[in-house]
Amino acid sequence: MTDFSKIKGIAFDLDGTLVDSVPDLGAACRATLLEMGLSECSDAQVRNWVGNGTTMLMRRALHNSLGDEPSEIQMQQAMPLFTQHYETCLNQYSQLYPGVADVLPQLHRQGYQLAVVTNKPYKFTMPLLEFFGIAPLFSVVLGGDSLAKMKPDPLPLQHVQQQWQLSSEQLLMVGDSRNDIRAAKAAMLASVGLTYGYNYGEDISLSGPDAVCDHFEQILTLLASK
Ligand SMILES: O=C(O)COP(=O)(O)O
Ligand SMILES: [Mg+2]
Repeated sequence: MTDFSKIKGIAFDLDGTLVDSVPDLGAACRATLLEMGLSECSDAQVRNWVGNGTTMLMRRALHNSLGDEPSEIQMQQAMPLFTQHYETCLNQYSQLYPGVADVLPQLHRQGYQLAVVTNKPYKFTMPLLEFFGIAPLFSVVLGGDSLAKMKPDPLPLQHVQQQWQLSSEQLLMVGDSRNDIRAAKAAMLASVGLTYGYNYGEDISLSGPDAVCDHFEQILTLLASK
């Protein structure tokens, strides 16, 4: 079993890890497709399209409706519409996953440094964290557009590591997607894979995280097992 006793900082993914955001992402996708006169999509489909940021999400939604790659003009038409719709419904139906509201403050009290490393654009990330009252717990928040590269590139995790002056043994990545686990491996960090989120319909254990959790609260047990 991986030894988590050296961990001093934890980077959390957002969508599918802290927040179940598909109901609002789905609504924004559907409103965009409707305005473009295209056929709609279901939340079940959107679950499998989340993971590489909202531009890729919209690209996948357009591809599904068009039956082909969207043109750049269609993408340029879609993105401002998506932004407008998602800004309106951002926290309408989205919810923190069970345990998140209790566990994050506990980890903070225990002295862990906490970060959010998401592929969601920063402009949607901060309002969500603020809405759920968890923003003050994080000393670093990186959106998918905060740096030159997003997960699965290791850059955002390396940035967090540098900010906190931690060795690779001291930083842990917690996420629901193969992008999180790949980013962690590329940055030589340990990772925890959560099974309840979004991962292209794929079992997260196939990505080889150091531990797999079905519930957010299990992170406390993992960190306490020395
Ligand atoms: O916006 C996305 O596609 C995914 O966001 P995440 O990295 O927080 O899961
Ligand atoms: Mg995720």
